[in-house]
Amino acid sequence: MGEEAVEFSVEKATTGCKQNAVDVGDKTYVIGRSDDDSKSSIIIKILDKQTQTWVVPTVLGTQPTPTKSQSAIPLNDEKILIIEKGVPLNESIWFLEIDTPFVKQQRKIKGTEVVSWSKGVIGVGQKPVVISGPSGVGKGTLIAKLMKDYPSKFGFSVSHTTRSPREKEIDGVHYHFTERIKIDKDISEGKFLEFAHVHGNVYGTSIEAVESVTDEGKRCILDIDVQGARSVRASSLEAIFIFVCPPSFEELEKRLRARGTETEEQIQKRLRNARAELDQSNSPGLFDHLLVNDDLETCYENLKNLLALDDDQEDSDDFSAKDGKQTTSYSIVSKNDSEIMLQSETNESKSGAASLLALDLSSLSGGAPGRTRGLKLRSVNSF
Ligand SMILES: Nc1ncnc2c1ncn2[C@@H]1O[C@H](COP(=O)(O)OP(=O)(O)OP(=O)(O)O)[C@@H](O)[C@H]1O
Ligand SMILES: Nc1nc2c(ncn2[C@@H]2O[C@H](COP(=O)(O)O)[C@@H](O)[C@H]2O)c(=O)[nH]1
Repeated sequence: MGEEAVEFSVEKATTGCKQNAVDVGDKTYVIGRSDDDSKSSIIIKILDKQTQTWVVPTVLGTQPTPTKSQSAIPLNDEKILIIEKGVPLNESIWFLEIDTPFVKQQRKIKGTEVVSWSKGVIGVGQKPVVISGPSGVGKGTLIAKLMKDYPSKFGFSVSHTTRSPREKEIDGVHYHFTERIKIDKDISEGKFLEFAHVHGNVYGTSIEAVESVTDEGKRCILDIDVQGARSVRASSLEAIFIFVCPPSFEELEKRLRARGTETEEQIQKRLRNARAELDQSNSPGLFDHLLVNDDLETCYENLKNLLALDDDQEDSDDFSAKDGKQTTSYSIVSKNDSEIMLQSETNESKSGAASLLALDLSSLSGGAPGRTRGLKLRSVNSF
């Protein structure tokens, strides 16, 4: 696979720094802090037990903040569960994906061994929202309203594009403006969740763009074309897909012209592409909701209703948000098919935290390149 064989023995692996060695199939995954304490990073090394060779994989995703120690257990052939100690419970549950479909795909792209972090979210969490529709229909206008009204709730996934900035567009805010050679390299290195050639330029959503929003605890909004929506549908990012339609093709053309940002040639190209996009809005299984943007305020109200409907499914978990904020240290003590028992290492009466917790993994969803949702926790009475 092209990795360097690392000179690294099991003895070396288990001394010198706090780490866990987890066996999955023919491999041992060693997860620990860097030996160099000044560099706060988590190191991962993989031992192929048959060939006795070590590999340092490419590690994708945002890693947990390294803590003094962790507890780790394989869930199946695809994932290792890691509980970081000494941090709030809702910051402590992580998955190291070692052979999920996303990891397999990235391994193929990169030609190296790959693992990926995915943070665990207690409860269903909020699915990202993909908004598609033809150029000029008003996607950006609707998203801007949402971000202005709910700045702490929604975060915009800032795409990369090779097109030139418009007059009022700011690099890093509206787009990351980039060069073709750079985006091609980043795509080949697996840094993108999706990308597409749109109206003669390359546009793409980096994994980092989505993760930086979710890491702020906000709901991620993606403004992408129909090809991008298709790619996200096929990825492990579970999202809500909304297609915004114009009231008529004439009105779409009017808006595009009135915006005054494109040349006549570009307008013609965007209108041609709009017909194709409108044709695909009814593709089976692609979009969850269609919104007509006739009167802007009405459409915005409908969008808010759609998102609020989805919110109703949130936080049905009996484990309260307050419990999740408790800082404590849990160790994994046992595992069965669907539950993992976690034992508190701190004094229950002092910390107020439950001494024994059952972590239910039966309804997990999502995963790298996003978060792993659907974790359920319940306190278990100890005798
Ligand atoms: N409901 C509406 N009625 C009238 N004009 C609208 C409406 N919604 C948006 N507009 C206007 O239409 C133009 C295009 O809107 P906007 O830039 O938000 O489209 P978009 O879908 O984001 O386009 P693109 O895909 O090219 O980024 C803007 O000038 C905007 O002010
Ligand atoms: N597949 C993707 N499409 C994207 C992305 N970011 C924006 N877009 C779409 O491009 C067109 C044109 O946008 P404009 O800003 O040049 O007018 C529009 O339909 C956007 O939805 C992306 O990351 N991926």
